[in-house]
Amino acid sequence: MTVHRPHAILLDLDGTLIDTLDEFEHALADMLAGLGLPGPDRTHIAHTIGKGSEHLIRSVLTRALEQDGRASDEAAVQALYAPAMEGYLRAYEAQQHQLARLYPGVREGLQCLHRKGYPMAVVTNKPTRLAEPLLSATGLDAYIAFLYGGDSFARRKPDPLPLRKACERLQVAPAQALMIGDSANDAAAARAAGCPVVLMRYGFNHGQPVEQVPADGYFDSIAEIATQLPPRSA
Ligand SMILES: O=C(O)COP(=O)(O)O
Ligand SMILES: [Mg+2]
Repeated sequence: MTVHRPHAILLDLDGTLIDTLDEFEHALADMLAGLGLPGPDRTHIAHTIGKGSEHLIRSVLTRALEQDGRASDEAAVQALYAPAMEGYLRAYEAQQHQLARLYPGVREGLQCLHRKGYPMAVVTNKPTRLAEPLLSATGLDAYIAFLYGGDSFARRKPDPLPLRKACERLQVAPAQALMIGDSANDAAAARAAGCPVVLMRYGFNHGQPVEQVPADGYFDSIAEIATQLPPRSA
């Protein structure tokens, strides 16, 4: 790996640690049914995950209104936005994460990094109220010092602010942290923060091949990254 000896690790959530496509699909289907709109498209969801819930809800509403032959301009979407977001959050929370699946190598990888002494934080665009219970339900919270969600600060990824805040709290300079993500959004945030970044090949990346995104490395498993890193030096 081209990234040597980080002092801390920042982790993306959806598409990096956890395959949440099923739970996104289920919650969105529930939300759309509640509004009397046609169901979501799985591929469209997979390509839209990663930019936060506001973006996802607006994009899914636009598509559903179009499919229903209704006006789908900004005003039409805005008129449904508040009840849609409320229905979505309620449906997402009600699932209690039974549909969430860890990607292979995630648990072992985080265990290994933890054993090697790396402090770790999750920096996701998912709302904190959905992200924190997801981390606990999967047991990954045991390895994570804290989580910042898409609503933790005034700006979210691709803005560097959440990564900078996480580095501050971990007491490392951004250049000494390693961001592990799955998307161009993660890479852009990391680059702007001055933080090395590696990307997982199995994630969502807005539907694009991840190796087209400039990064310091591409991996198939977090366990593989963990094996390659030496024990954290003081
Ligand atoms: O868009 C989301 O809700 C999740 O995005 P993440 O990839 O930053 O976890
Ligand atoms: Mg992601």
